[in-house]
Amino acid sequence: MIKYGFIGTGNMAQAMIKGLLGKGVSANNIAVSSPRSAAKLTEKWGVISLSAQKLIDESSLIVLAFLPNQLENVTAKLDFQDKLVVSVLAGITLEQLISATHTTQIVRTLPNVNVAINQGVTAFSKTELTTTNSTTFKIFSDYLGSSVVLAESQFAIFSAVAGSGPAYVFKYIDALAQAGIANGLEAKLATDIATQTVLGSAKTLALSTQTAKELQNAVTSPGGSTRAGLDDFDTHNFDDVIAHAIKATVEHKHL
Ligand SMILES: NC(=O)C1=CN([C@@H]2O[C@H](COP(=O)(O)OP(=O)(O)OC[C@H]3O[C@@H](n4cnc5c(N)ncnc54)[C@H](O)[C@@H]3O)[C@@H](O)[C@H]2O)C=CC1
Ligand SMILES: O=C(O)[C@@H]1CCC=N1
Repeated sequence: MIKYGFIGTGNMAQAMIKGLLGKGVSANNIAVSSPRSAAKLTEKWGVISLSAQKLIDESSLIVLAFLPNQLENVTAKLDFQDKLVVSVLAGITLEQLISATHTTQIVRTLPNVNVAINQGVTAFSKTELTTTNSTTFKIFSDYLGSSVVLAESQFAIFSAVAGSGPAYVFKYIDALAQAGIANGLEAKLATDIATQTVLGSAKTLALSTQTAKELQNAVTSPGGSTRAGLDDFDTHNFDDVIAHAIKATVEHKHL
């Protein structure tokens, strides 16, 4: 049986572990290593807590899930034995990963938090993997949602749209709910309505043959209230606000 090992047990690692457990991967086949929080995950999910080196020795796929600026520090004393290494470290290239781990079997990925419910979209770029490692990675990424092969030069924009994207969607939902509250809706009801509206709209778009722009028109009755709202978005340069935030995200230097 394949064992998945996570070095680093923060938000991203926990989202991935939740996704694996949700697909029926046994907690006995998930190992975690972290100076502080690994023991808590053993308590919470029954996953196995190991030292980083023992985790590498015993795992078939090792996920690097600590912060990008910890790469050198965490890997310095570890022997990866040419095991399959999957990095989620934003901004860290395959070349940097090879140099830090001294392995040839590496996949650079950029997932998002929706992997926790097996609805993630993950970009990946890899070195030439053995057939066994290719299969192992495919099984792993399929558990987490959909995935796309991406040139490393496009990881920064992917990270902004898909990796940070959930935060921006949560921000929009919160703003929609707050506007509802400001206009008299009870707080929980406002949040529930805003959440279901975004969920339903995303599903409608995903299942539709129409574009997002065309679907906007379908909501906008002639002479109706939606036109007033959309015009106000335009007056306040809503699209520019989004484009500006994505640019700031892309231009952020992780190290
Ligand atoms: N949070 C997200 O939605 C996404 C995060 N990522 C990447 O995931 C990685 C982790 O980010 P988050 O989970 O958000 O941060 P976080 O702050 O929640 O987790 C960082 C974790 O690093 C671990 N750590 C710290 N020192 C360590 C050491 N010496 N040895 C082993 N582990 C150590 C700890 O377990 C800590 O919980 C980052 O590289 C980030 O770029 C990538 C895509 C999305
Ligand atoms: O905030 C970050 O740096 C990471 C990368 C994409 C989402 N979270």
